[in-house]
Amino acid sequence: MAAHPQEARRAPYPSSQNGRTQSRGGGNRQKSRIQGGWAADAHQPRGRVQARGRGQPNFRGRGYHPTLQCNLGPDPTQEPPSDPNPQAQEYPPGLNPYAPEFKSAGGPPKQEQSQDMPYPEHTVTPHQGYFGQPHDLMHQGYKYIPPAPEEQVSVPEETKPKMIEEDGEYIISEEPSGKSRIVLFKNFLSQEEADEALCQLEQEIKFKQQVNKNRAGKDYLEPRLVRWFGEHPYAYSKVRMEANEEWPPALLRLKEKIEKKNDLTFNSVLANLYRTGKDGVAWHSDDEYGLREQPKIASLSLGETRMFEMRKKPPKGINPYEFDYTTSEKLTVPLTHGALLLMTDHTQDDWQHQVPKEYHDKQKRINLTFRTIYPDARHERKQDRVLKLD
Ligand SMILES: O=C(O)CCC(=O)C(=O)O
Ligand SMILES: [Fe+2]
Repeated sequence: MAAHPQEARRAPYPSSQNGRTQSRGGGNRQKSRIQGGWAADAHQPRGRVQARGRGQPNFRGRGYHPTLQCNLGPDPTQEPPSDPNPQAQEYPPGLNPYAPEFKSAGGPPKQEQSQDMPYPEHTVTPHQGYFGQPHDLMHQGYKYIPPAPEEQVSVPEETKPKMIEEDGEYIISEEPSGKSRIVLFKNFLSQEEADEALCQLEQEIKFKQQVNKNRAGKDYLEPRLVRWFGEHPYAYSKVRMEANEEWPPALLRLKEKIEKKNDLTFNSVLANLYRTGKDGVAWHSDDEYGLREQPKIASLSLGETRMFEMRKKPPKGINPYEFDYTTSEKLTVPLTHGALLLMTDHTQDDWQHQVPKEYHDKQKRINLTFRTIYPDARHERKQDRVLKLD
């Protein structure tokens, strides 16, 4: 797993944008096409993609425990409640108590004082009709003149994620590298199979918490536990995990089931344990050297439903560290108990993904990302190389 740009990653990008400005709010943003269902018919109900705000409380996923409810509660990312004093916007600008003509007419009508009035000495607060008017100017008797509409700064709108909740194959983009494709099988495992796999893996996998380094070189404990299984070592960011071929039987059975169903082969898996909603994984692409070009990655989820978020990378030549991702295309795939998500073609080249931490209580979740990894000479230690020469 290559780290989020703010951690560390291979970076073929120049350190500055060489005077180029990044595309914002439409412009020449790259296009994606999302196809629903297995058939070429994009109108099939399967594979429907809808634009929807993140963390909408009407999402229902399959839980791994009969009593588990996905109660997301109020969303702190939503708009704050509307202005408790809507009158403030409607205060007639002509009634500026600091304007000379208003003062000479005897000032504003007397109002009753109450605890809710933060400025008892004034019957009109600066907020009421004078927002944006500097105090000193108001005291000199200037009138408030609202800015002309064309002078208002236009802020690019944050792109809302599209939800992918239905089984199917989705071409999520067709450039710049080529097609990026994901395939979702929500009920890859039956409820019983998924329950059994979760219990077995919890007991059989010795998860560990890794120490990673941030971009400033400071150590931090990763907010999740991991374990690597594979014939080659695996390294991402500042973490190196040794080859480990002691696959628990349950893990091997799952690997074989995924391989058979999709006509694929894998030689490794990264197992992640998210203990609570406070665990997650930051933005990254699975694009390590050892995975080679256009890797096929099969991600099986067990336990609590978590949001798998994807965002389009900046166009080539733009520094990802300086890019404003608020206008990137975004997808959210709720990964439920027993769901399998395949990522193929150029998905790792053109997209990043994350599992964000959540504000709401979340039960444990195990995620298995099956991959094929090739020996990566850059990750071999000196003594490994010496041993191989013998
Ligand atoms: O937990 C997940 O769904 C994603 C894990 C992941 O991105 C990774 O292991 O590289
Ligand atoms: Fe990943």
